[in-house]
Amino acid sequence: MTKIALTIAGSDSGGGAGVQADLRTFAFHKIHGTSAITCVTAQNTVGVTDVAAITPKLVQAQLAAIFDDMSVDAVKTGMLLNQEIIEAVAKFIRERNVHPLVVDPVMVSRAGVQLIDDSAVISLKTSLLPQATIITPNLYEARILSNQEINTVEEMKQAAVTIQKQLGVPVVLIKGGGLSDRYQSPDVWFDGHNGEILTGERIVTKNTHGTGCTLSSAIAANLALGKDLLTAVKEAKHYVTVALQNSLDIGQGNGPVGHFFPLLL
Ligand SMILES: Nc1ncnc2c1ncn2[C@@H]1O[C@H](COP(=O)(O)OP(=O)(O)O)[C@@H](O)[C@H]1O
Ligand SMILES: Cc1ncc(COP(=O)(O)O)c(N)n1
Repeated sequence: MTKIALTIAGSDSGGGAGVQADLRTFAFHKIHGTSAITCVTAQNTVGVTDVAAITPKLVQAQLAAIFDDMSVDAVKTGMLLNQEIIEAVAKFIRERNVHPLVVDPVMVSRAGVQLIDDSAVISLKTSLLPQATIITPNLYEARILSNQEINTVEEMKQAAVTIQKQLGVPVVLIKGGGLSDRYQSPDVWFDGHNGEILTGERIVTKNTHGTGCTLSSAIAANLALGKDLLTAVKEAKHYVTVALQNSLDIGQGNGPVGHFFPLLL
């Protein structure tokens, strides 16, 4: 039977991250991708030059149109931009008991660009993150969520425990793309009992745009396919590594990860 996944995220005009990366990742996994767009960014490989929010009413209407008609197997959230959109999304998720839910708490991009309003961080913490099956902060976001400095794997482990306990999220996965390790790009998993370091070879490339979006949508795709959470995460990490090996040297800044490689699934 056809599996269906949903991304609730922003549009990236350059096509490397956001909804564009998510739908491409779903397609690669042979899953029908649906989308509720939260904002439109004017963006390329160099940066974001403008952004406009979709009204919370229209975000909610997109979600209702999808859920009133289809049976959605897994959902991911990405860039939610502001407090009003986060509250609308969180309310819908609560009322419709939406799960499994992968929350990529997009606040700061890999390049250090702030992607949501300051006031939105509080809503994210209190309304949305506690409803997640798993959250996938990068190093910047994990610093904001844990109030801790994070520069090493040991500090990633401590922060994952802090975030898991304080926010009541079942599983925290802190992504290590931003570490200064030359050979490895480890992600740290903590589920309240067990901690695991998911190792992965570091791919030497400047073309890393869309890694976080691709990881969270590949996790959602694997969950839609019925895989258990840890397997879904490990396979998603492998997918991102291969996508980085096939990244595209386009544009003048950080090009996007590539999705054009032979089917391994
Ligand atoms: N150069 C790299 N080589 C291998 N894996 C990487 C590299 N950069 C990022 N990753 C992986 O990509 C995923 C996304 O991480 P990260 O880039 O830190 O997130 P974000 O895009 O949200 O800032 C993680 O699994 C991380 O380990
Ligand atoms: C619309 C949008 N959503 C998310 C990101 C983060 O991208 P990355 O996966 O590189 O952290 C982005 N740059 N733009």
